[in-house]
Amino acid sequence: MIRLNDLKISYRIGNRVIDAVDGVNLTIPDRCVVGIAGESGSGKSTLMKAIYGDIQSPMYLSRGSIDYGLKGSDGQPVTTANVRREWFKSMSYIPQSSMNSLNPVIRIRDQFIDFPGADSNKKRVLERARDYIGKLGLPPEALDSYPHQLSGGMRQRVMIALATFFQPELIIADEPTTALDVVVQKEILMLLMELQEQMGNTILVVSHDMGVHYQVTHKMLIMYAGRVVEYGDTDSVFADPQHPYTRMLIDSLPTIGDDSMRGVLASAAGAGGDRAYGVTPDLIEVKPGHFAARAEEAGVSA
Ligand SMILES: Nc1ncnc2c1ncn2[C@@H]1O[C@H](COP(=O)(O)OP(=O)(O)OP(=O)(O)O)[C@@H](O)[C@H]1O
Repeated sequence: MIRLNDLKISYRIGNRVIDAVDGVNLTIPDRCVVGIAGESGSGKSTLMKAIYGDIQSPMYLSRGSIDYGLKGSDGQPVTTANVRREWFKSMSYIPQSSMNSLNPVIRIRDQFIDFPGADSNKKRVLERARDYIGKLGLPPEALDSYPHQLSGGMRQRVMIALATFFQPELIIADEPTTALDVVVQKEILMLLMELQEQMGNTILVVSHDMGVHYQVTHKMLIMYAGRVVEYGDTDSVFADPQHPYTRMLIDSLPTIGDDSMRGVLASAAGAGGDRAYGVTPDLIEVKPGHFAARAEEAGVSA
């Protein structure tokens, strides 16, 4: 179980401070797929990076803490201070545009060999990698290729293979299917979910596609202007959304995989400056396990 305690993450740019994530309090159960949605710039990537422990200047932790509920490879509890030691082993991160994050001048096989925490016996790593990528729908020759020789979907499968190679307990996937065509998007997400079922781990997945969230997540977390405005079981959030921004996202639900509404949603919600809704720091439990910021407190009459 991961517990976020009053988390506030900011960026310092010269004399200016941007509070990108503020007052986040929530618990993520084990073996859970949590979908994160929200307007552009609402702090989703910042929150994901903070959970991953990738807090580097100009980003900093202004307040709060994270309890990972995990034991590291040395048997000690994982904390924000030592979380980096657990990268790839206990937790891994699939960043935005990750299929372009593969080093272009290194063959895929060497990306597995050079992987932090990999076995020092290269032959053994390669045998395991060849076997593993086969299970993930990649031909064995992919291992001998350079990234540019593979399609976008294949590169994304390689990224997923790298991120899941050590069966981490937590995987953070930040828009893992952006820039892929609709059919490949669905295949990649289904692959990730199959792996989650097999490994029994927790996945946090950021996506703008509410159809995807409805299909694959157990819990939904909705962000707006740096705050979590709603968090609960996906069925409950979709059946009875409480915050007006959540309602707008659900009402605008496009056909699964259809990206055409993304820009519309972002601008309707006031991305880029104007805020359609006020934000409150506290979530209220509207029914067991379903938390939301109240609409009237958020400055909007429901
Ligand atoms: N490196 C940075 N330096 C300064 N400000 C930043 C930096 N990265 C993000 N921010 C600011 O933090 C806020 C949250 O950004 P973040 O990238 O977390 O949002 P997001 O919800 O992931 O957006 P998107 O859906 O567009 O990826 C925004 O106001 C953004 O401008």
